[in-house]
Amino acid sequence: MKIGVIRNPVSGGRSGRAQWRGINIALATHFGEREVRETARSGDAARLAIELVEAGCDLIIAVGGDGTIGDVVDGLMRSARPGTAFSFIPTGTGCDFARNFALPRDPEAMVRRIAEASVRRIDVARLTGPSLGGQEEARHFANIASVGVSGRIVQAVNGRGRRVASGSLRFFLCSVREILRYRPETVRVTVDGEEIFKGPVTVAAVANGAWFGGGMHVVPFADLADGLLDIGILRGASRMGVLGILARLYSASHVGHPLISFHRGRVIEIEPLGDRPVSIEADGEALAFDRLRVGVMPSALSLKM
Ligand SMILES: Nc1ncnc2c1ncn2[C@@H]1O[C@H](COP(=O)(O)OP(=O)(O)OP(=O)(O)O)[C@@H](O)[C@H]1O
Repeated sequence: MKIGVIRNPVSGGRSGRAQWRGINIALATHFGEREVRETARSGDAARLAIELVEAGCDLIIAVGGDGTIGDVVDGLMRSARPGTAFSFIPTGTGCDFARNFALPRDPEAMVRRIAEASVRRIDVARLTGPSLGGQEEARHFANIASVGVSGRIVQAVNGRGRRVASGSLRFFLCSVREILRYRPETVRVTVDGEEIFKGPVTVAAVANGAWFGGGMHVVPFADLADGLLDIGILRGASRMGVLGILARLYSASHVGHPLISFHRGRVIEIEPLGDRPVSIEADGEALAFDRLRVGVMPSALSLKM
């Protein structure tokens, strides 16, 4: 089996770097020869995935955070062999996609698990639409894409000050700050062509996986392999109201809150109705789309995990 490894050397900061030594040793033990490529900037991981598939790799292992995992999945879906097996080793700040799996923390146990796992199929989400530049574009993601204050939070988390706080604490502090600054955006949400909501939203999250924001169990019913997407909508609320809900997201105790609803379907569209552009993120990376139109690709990813 020919193995390709795509590593983001900056994911997870100092702790991510510290983990790499152990991961690399474990990869050598369990897989022997492998091709390791490192990303240098945004978009690299998708390009490297396409190149490694072209080079004949049968398994691509992403080592990085949610952004890197999403990028590699995007590259695989665009590649000549989208059915190429995929694994990941989470070393990121948020590691939200990894929360959908009960993964060992120890690098040796993690790599052994990948080596011994059989391949199973999970869904991939595909975002399409005009980018802010106006041209039609597509981007695949593995976990969650969202509109609203979460888009601003992602920009803040990925911005300066990573040393001041990291991991879930950083997500939490950025969330509080951005919620205090946020004015809800007016949108229309349709699920499989049917309008299910129109009005101001604080966050609308289209989910393949169930966690985002460094441990927020935001769409807890989402299932990676059900052939469907879930959406959680938090309507426009007062800043204090949103802060109260924020604390409940970690334990999923926001379910049943009168301002929150959940829906499920195959194609979900969130269209801005106001004159301000909406902030969009997917897998923890800000995206320059002017609306969110997401379709599910059932069983598209061959996950070895
Ligand atoms: N060599 C590099 N130097 C600087 N930035 C990079 C490099 N390679 C990739 N990037 C950037 O890293 C970001 C992705 O980081 P990634 O998601 O893997 O880690 P993270 O942000 O620490 O974790 P998480 O998304 O789980 O919170 C992308 O925005 C990408 O542009």
